[in-house]
Amino acid sequence: MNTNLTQLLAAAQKPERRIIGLMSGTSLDGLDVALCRFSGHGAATQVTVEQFATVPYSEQIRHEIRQVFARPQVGLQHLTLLHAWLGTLHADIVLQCLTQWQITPAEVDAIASHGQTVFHAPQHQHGLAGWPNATLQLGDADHIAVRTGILTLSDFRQKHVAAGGQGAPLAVYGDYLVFSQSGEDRLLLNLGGIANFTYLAASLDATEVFSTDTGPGNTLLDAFVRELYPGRQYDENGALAAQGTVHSGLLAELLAHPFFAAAIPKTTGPELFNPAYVRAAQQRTGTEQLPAPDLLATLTAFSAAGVGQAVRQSFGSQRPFVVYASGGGMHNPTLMAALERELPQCQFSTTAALGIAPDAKEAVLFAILANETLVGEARPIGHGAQAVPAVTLGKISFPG
Ligand SMILES: Nc1ncnc2c1ncn2[C@@H]1O[C@H](COP(=O)(O)OP(=O)(O)OP(=O)(O)O)[C@@H](O)[C@H]1O
Ligand SMILES: CC(=O)N[C@H]1[C@@H]2OC[C@@H](O2)[C@@H](O)[C@@H]1O[C@H](C)C(=O)O
Repeated sequence: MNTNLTQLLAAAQKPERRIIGLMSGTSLDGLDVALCRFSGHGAATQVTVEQFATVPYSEQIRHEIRQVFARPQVGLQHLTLLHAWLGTLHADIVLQCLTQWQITPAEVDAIASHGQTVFHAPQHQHGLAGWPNATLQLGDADHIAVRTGILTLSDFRQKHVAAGGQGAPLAVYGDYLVFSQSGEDRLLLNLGGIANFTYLAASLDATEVFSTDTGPGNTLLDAFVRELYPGRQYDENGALAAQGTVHSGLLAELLAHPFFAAAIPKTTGPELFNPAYVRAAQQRTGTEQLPAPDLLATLTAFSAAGVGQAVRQSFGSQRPFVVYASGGGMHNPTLMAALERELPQCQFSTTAALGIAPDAKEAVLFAILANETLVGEARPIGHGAQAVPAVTLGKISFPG
């Protein structure tokens, strides 16, 4: 047998394994690296985050990604080069983290690499008749496997699409396994560039579980902060938006897009929610001259309102949940206060209360998906239109 397969079997049969989860999200702030230790699989999954780091992207890295990020037309050469370049970059970041953590590659069983989403194209968003759901993540995993010497699983979204999904959100698979708790109706709310939540039923009934994007999280805020306050990357602690006043007319216009009324689950990205989307709404409402803090206050309210709308659409306005937040937006108190106003029936916490650092959660998620692909099995989650494909996810790249 090929020694790669022998090693794969050995990794799958170990009682415990170490998997590094890698996530580079839509905010382009950096690569999240989570070194996780697993035992078990499925509902018996036990995961401990041994180490976590966000390795920030330099301005040059951000610049190179932005040449293609969420753009319908790009240079094909640049796209091709990025695929290899990001694979190498991510491998080097892993090696750098391992050195810092004093762990050798041989002590790691697998890497689970999400890659960099550069274009997300669910059918409802591209609207092209006869064309499928599609999504594209860059950072080729053969480069990661060869450079680190570690078995690498990657490209988790393609099989979701192949099996009938939109390629996102994938959080549902990991959230269900790790965060379900009998007796507590939970929402796992991730406030990344795009916001999404997973519903976990108090009954532990897998058929009730689903996950959906809700609209922008930080992506529009970040884009306008960069534009209006050169040198800044985001609205630190929500301080700028806190000085402004929400413009209700613009907010209503921003919320008028059919995405917000579309059936759940749904997915979106900066291909739709980008500065041009906001400018068009400003033109329609005659708010082009809105002072910067008011615009940021309105965009903060917009992100919160998207979450509120999706929760009400799913459950009405009365049902109390414990909301466990994660993602960079949870560090924005203005956004969190707006969310609490949107969901007054809910109690707010973070995934830290569940043993997973909120900034690490998405990277851990991909490690969980890899663990399932190595040792778990496909299982049905959700029902009817909310069912997610019953598949295990990710492609396998061997180091040799
Ligand atoms: N102290 C803070 N105050 C306000 N916002 C913050 C703070 N810290 C982080 N953020 C926000 O969080 C963002 C990064 O979030 P995160 O890393 O969860 O995004 P991501 O993983 O790229 O997104 P996605 O989940 O959509 O892929 C920053 O760009 C910023 O908008
Ligand atoms: C296509 C893509 O990369 N989508 C991301 C993005 O970031 C948040 C939201 O949009 C979510 O749908 C998804 O990531 C998480 C990890 C998910 O799939 O659950």
